[in-house]
Amino acid sequence: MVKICCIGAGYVGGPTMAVIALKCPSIEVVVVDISVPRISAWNSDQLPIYEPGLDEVVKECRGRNLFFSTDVEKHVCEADIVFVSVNTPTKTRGLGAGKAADLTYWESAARMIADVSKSDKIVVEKSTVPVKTAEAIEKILTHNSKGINFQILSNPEFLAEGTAIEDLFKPDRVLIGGRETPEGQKAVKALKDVYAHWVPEQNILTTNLWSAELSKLAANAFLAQRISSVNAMSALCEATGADVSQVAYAVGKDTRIGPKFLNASVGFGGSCFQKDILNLVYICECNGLPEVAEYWKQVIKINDYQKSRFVNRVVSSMFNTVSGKKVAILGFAFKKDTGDTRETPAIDVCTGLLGDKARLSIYDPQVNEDQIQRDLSMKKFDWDHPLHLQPMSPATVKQVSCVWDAYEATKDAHAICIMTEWDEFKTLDYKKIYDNMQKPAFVFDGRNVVNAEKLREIGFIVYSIGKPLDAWLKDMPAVA
Ligand SMILES: NC(=O)C1=CN([C@@H]2O[C@H](COP(=O)(O)OP(=O)(O)OC[C@H]3O[C@@H](n4cnc5c(N)ncnc54)[C@H](O)[C@@H]3O)[C@@H](O)[C@H]2O)C=CC1
Ligand SMILES: O=C(O)[C@H]1O[C@H](OP(=O)(O)OP(=O)(O)OC[C@H]2O[C@@H](n3ccc(=O)[nH]c3=O)[C@H](O)[C@@H]2O)[C@H](O)[C@@H](O)[C@@H]1O
Repeated sequence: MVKICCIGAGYVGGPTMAVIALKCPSIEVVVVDISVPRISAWNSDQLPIYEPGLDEVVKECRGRNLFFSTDVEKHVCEADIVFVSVNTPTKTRGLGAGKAADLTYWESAARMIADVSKSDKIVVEKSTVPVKTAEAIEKILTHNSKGINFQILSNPEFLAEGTAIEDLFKPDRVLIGGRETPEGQKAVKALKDVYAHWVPEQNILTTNLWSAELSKLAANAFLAQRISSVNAMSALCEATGADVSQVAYAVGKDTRIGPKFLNASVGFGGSCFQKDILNLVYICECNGLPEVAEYWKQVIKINDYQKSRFVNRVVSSMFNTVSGKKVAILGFAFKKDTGDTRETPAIDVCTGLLGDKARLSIYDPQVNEDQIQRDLSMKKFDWDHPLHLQPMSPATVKQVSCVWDAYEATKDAHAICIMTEWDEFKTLDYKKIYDNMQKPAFVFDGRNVVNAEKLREIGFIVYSIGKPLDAWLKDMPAVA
């Protein structure tokens, strides 16, 4: 029986291994982590992450051929294939701070693999890493190998949160990069055989190591670039009276461009787009390619611009001040169907509004108050000015309350900001909400989920991203 061990029981390690276990009953899969609470949650009825369909998959194979454990060394030692799916955040200090990937967790995992291994192993990079990381990992493993043969493969993950199970069941492609030696190709085949249990062969791509590593960074950069492109257009739409949904639809009809991933929004969030682009920028700079670095940096700059443009729109529409006014924040997660708040645009928008002394009432169906308070009191890292860390004052955090109901959040509010496209926000009783709000009542829809015309009929003043402005907003001062 082939034994797989995955180091890192997070958003990627957990769902990915659960699906491998489900699709490959003949393989034993153990997911290990140093975090005791995380592993306890994976072994309980309350999984540590919210992901549609995940509960069912875990229930079907946990205890059969899927196990979660904190006994990292034992399971690594016993495995034939070791996936490494630890976090690779942006460095916050030292060389490359604010851009480069922090490989501390990866390096410590690699050293531990070298220490505890007693038999040959295939080590799979599942985390997103800088191109050429496999070379560094190879050095760590071979210098400490005691004669054991390690083959390193790059097998980046392309799942998106909220649709992880669907994406894993039917991936557009599985990418495996390996050394072009007979041993390297044998390892590639072994991993290919695992995925071949459910992924059609033509969807399993094999490349050299560096292409696989770089393709992951490239894919995220291209995806984020689409969002920044449509968001840049949304600003021009507001200025000219064009409608960004119509423009995106017309543009996306070109089969060379395609219709997906063209929804204008308050900005992209999530743990990876910004981190991976910063990483790409750093790699370009290190390789003497400042123009290429600058090109990709713009994707993040437009994203930052979109978030501050949104805050400015809210404040300027409400007589240029939100001081002391209650603003309801609907949605805090970085997208629907996840409880993940990493790099969510809601943090920047809330921080901006708090800076203007607003009182916030926040509701998200999957994010609890502790998480929101933690996110809002976190120091924000300014990647252009790494020394400018701006801590939130405890007084500011007191201006925030978190509630478990959209109606409660909006009661007596002057304005509503929709930050996440949760389905339930489309079908709220907006008449009831309007009746319980201060007047004039504003809706700032950062995800274009509400029917603006219907809300205007009720009496709301509505701002939708990239849509023709209603008369009220046109009369307000221009937004920077
Ligand atoms: N979140 C996502 O949707 C996607 C993430 N990725 C990449 O996958 C990697 C993992 O991301 P997430 O799962 O979101 O991170 P995460 O933070 O949810 O999980 C990482 C886990 O690794 C554990 N860990 C760290 N060092 C360890 C060690 N030495 N031994 C054992 N456990 C250790 C941590 O305790 C944590 O539970 C990152 O490189 C990310 O860029 C790739 C595709 C999608
Ligand atoms: O490497 C990763 O971590 C993953 O990053 C993204 O997945 P994820 O961040 O989970 O979610 P997305 O659906 O890509 O959304 C990212 C952000 O972009 C926003 N978005 C997305 C699409 C769109 O048209 N407009 C838009 O504003 C979302 O609301 C969200 O804030 C990629 O889609 C995955 O392929 C990749 O594996």
